[in-house]
Amino acid sequence: MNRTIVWFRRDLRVFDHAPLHRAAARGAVIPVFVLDRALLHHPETAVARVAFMLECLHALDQDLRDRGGRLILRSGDPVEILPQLVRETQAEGIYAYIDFERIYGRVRDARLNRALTQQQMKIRWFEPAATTPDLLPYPKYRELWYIHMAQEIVPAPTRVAVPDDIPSEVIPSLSNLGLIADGKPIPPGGIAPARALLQEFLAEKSDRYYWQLSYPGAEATSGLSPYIKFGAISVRECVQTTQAQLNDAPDSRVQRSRQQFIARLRWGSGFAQRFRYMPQLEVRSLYTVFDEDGWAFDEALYEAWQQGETGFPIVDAAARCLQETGGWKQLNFRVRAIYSSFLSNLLGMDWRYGALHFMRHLIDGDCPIDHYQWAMQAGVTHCVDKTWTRIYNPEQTAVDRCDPDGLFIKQWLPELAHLSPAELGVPPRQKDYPPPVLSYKAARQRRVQQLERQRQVFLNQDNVLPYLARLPDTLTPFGADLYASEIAWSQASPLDLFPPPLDLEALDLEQAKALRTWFVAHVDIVPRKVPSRKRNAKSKAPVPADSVQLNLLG
Ligand SMILES: Cc1cc2nc3c(=O)[nH]c(=O)nc-3n(C[C@H](O)[C@H](O)[C@H](O)COP(=O)(O)OP(=O)(O)OC[C@H]3O[C@@H](n4cnc5c(N)ncnc54)[C@H](O)[C@@H]3O)c2cc1C
Repeated sequence: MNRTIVWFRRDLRVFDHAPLHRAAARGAVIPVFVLDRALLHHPETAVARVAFMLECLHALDQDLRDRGGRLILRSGDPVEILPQLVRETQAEGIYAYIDFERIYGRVRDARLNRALTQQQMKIRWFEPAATTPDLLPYPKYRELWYIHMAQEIVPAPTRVAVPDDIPSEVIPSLSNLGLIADGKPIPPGGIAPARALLQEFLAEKSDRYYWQLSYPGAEATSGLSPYIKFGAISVRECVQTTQAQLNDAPDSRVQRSRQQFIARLRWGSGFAQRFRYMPQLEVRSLYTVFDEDGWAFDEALYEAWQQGETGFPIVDAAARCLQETGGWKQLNFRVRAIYSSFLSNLLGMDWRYGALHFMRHLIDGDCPIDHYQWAMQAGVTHCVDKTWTRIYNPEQTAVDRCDPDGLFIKQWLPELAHLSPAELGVPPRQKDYPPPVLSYKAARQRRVQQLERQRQVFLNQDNVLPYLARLPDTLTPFGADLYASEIAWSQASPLDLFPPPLDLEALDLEQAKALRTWFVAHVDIVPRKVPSRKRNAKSKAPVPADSVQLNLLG
């Protein structure tokens, strides 16, 4: 009987999983997950995210057991473990999805390819949905995304025959891994809770999502992000379930929300594709000019920002929420944006320090989304259109448009519970709350002037290629000097990547134009007028008459 190893990575599911489906159709399967020390001890590892991943591994093991199989767990360097497993099990080869979340994984997979070739062993890489090796202009990628999302979901195999004689380690606890839990509540893992969240979202939130997704107090978003990050549910399943249930809904509010939800799922895929083209985005600003001046760094202010002691209530509430919950369900896009913009724009600190802190706490921490969002909020991904300067006002504007009843702020800053929403928009002066660490107006002006000066360099250039950051010579992850981590891999040689990045030096003008569409696409962000506020009986937060997606600027 044929034997195929299926290597699970961030695709911890049995549904819509082409490598598993194909392997099961060929014969016996060895479904393996490798606990990789370099990832467990990367500077950006969040203990809570590892805890959630362990939950997902338990759920995956159960789903395999329900089909007559089980998960085989091994610990160590996949480059050694996998060839060893091929030998030990006499498997014909390995099936796995391509992954390009971060540089480490691409270095590892290039090393694995070499090791397998040297030992005459085979690996078949599967293209995940919503990604492509080809350099497409962004509008074409959008089309491709919808094509992939419409493709039939790969059914879970009815039977997964795992040979009896293959030993497995037990799924460990955090402490077995040398990690100490930091008290964040961990969501249940696997596809069943993900499907339940999706159903709850479609049934209870889809009439208000578009209008309320910026209000953390309204809890209007799906909470699916940790599940999507680990692939416990496929994005295609989220899209098709949403379309099946909402496409014919007569309510225009539901239709608007449906479009918005699907667009956001698409954004997530788009960030991953950007990283596929340019893995340097993990460690560098898109355009070199933004790093050339150097960034400010003040340890005390960084600490104040991390601990929620800036004197700006919305920022401090975000800080404490992140540390206590890991952001799941509570720290929505808008609050993340305000919190991040404060560090990089108003305090003038390198966005990488912020991205690092987020990744060390977020349960849904996903390198391409997190790092690209950080860079975007810092204004270092756009060279042409200055409306992309996102210096969020953390004062009354933020309270009015994000937390109008002050629910979120008061939840995380009980010392301010006695203040009215209008008082939360001005840095409050009271004994048990810190004074503001900066003047918003002055800090904003400084940043606007700096960005305008930096952008002069290439304001009207059609060809952005010469200005794009290249992969640095050393691939040491940012933050390795701050936190004990396993980074020996980054000192080895050669350091090639799989899948390979775009070779920027080899692009012709047409290709350069195609790449440009990923980074300078113009989006109309002029907000529509908000005539009056209506209250939605179901929710805790007010619903504006229309959406204001990017209206905290200024
Ligand atoms: C500075 C910053 C850092 C961020 N870091 C992460 C991160 O590490 N991981 C992460 O999943 N999201 C990140 N986001 C995006 C966004 O805040 C989260 O995806 C969202 O809050 C997750 O909650 P949800 O699943 O309930 O969202 P929903 O609104 O229900 O969205 C459904 C899914 O769409 C995708 N999505 C939603 N909003 C965005 C967005 N703005 N950009 C890209 N994809 C999106 C996610 O996969 C999300 O799970 C970040 C945003 C900012 C501003």
